[in-house]
Amino acid sequence: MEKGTAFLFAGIHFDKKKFSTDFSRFQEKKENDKVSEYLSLDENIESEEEEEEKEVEERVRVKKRKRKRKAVPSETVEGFSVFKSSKSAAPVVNEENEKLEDRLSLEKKKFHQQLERDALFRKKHNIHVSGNNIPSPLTDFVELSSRYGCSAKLLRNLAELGFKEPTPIQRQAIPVMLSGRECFACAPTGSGKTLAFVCPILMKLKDASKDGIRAVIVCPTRELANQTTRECKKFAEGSKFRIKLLSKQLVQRADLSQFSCDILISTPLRLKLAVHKKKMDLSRVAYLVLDESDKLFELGLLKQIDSIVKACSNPSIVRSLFSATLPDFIEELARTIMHDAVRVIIGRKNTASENVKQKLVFAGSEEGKLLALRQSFAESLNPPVLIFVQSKERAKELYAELSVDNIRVDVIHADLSQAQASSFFLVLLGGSGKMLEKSDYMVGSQTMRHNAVDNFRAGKTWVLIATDVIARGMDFKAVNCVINYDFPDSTAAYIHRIGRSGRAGRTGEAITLYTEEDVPFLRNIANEMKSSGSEFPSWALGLRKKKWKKHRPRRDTISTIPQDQGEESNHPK
Ligand SMILES: Nc1ncnc2c1ncn2[C@@H]1O[C@H](COP(=O)(O)OP(=O)(O)OP(=O)(O)O)[C@@H](O)[C@H]1O
Repeated sequence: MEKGTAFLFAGIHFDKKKFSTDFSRFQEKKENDKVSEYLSLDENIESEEEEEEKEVEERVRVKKRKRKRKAVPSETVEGFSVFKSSKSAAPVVNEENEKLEDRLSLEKKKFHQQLERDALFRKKHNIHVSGNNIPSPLTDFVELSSRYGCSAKLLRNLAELGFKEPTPIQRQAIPVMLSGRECFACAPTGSGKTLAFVCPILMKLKDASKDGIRAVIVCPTRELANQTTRECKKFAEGSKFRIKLLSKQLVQRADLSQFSCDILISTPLRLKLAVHKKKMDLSRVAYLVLDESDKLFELGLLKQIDSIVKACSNPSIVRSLFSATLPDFIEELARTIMHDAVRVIIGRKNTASENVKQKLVFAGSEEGKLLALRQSFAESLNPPVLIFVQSKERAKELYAELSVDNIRVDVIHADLSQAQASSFFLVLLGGSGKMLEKSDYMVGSQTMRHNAVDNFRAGKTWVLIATDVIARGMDFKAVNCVINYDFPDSTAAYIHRIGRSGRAGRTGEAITLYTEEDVPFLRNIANEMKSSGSEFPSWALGLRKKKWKKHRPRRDTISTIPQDQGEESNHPK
């Protein structure tokens, strides 16, 4: 063991029973055919193992020789032949015992070496873990098959999606969940948490079955539930798994007591309704994931989550919590429902993505904000751009302003109805002189709130104005810039909003406009900027510490359009 890392393992004793999972991995390696591929990747480990085998054999040979030498005089002493028979049996027993001892000490040595390799590997990938008996992180996706018997289909799907290497959260959370352990995970925005929980579920479920509802993923918003369903289906492509979104239509069925599927994805409210009003049976759920768990544990959703957790009554259920932000009090709350969970943190807990270059801009007033936005769009508009405001009313106001600027802009907020979303988009495109065919944005006969999301994804919309309804989890590829037109109401909201950019290793930009009333909260944002490596205004760190409780001040109207004209405009009511 190298001197520099020896301290990591001080006081560790090998407990074969306790570490049976890891122990069996060493045993399995020789038996498993698939392993050859993995082992060939790691020649060093192989040659070490061969050497160790030789070492044991050599030790046994030396001990044998020593025993022989000792045994010779006793045989030559006359009159002691009476002990000969009992003494002649002893070396065999001793030899067996010594062999066993040597094997155990070799396994202990191997185990410590593996621990050392894991620690170095975790350090390299910024993976921090706590908990008992934590499985080794994945070195690559091939290990999913060599260590855990992953199907070739799933590996092929990952390769086809262009996933070459697991991300740090995938490296650690996947083995944790595959070992049947509960997982409490915090990793930056855009770092691949979805696959980190979907992959082990697909692998554990093995094949499709009609045996009730087998896994449940809860997401805080409909948009995110939609997206997660789509991602799950991509990962499971070519399999017979039944992956279902608990849609409005589904929940309207009279009775859901016989409903079954392999993975069910839902928002908390719908799932609670399905359980309590439509008798949906969650008693056979073997895997429960709470995505964006800190949001789900907020007061508004906590009751619903509580009743879902209770309805998932299978005693051997494995629960997992994932988010980019996990405040300490959520951890404490989570501990009350989890048993023997492994905590996996990537980088520093509750920090913004390092891939996003962050800026703070003083805009003076509401007019100043609009002016700054228009000016920046006039100088260079590098779509896709996502703009966050603090309320749906302000989203409508800003939309009305920008839609006359010949920019392809759209809006999304919690109470935008389906019909409004479509007619709104038509008017908008008419305004910009680039009318699209209705079929371009209609999804079959359904026009959904997520049209705005789909159009933004497809590049039909350049600028999307949004409330925090899409601040969490939504994966828009290559958003170049996030603009916090209204200052976020919490540090977590800031981290999630700006995390819509700089995803999957790409870089992005985030601009936060602020006015006098936001100044007391600047310190927290400057801190975030500092810890995620962006340039930050050092004076802001000197501001007084202020407890941040939902900062949503009354702001002057955005609208510069006279009231009567505004009423004529077609923005959603
Ligand atoms: N191993 C991988 N290699 C390459 N791309 C990946 C890999 N895993 C995930 N991705 C891609 O990274 C992007 C972000 O993944 P995902 O949405 O799961 O992030 P997240 O951590 O859940 O983010 P958020 O905290 O915002 O919810 C997605 O586009 C996904 O397809």
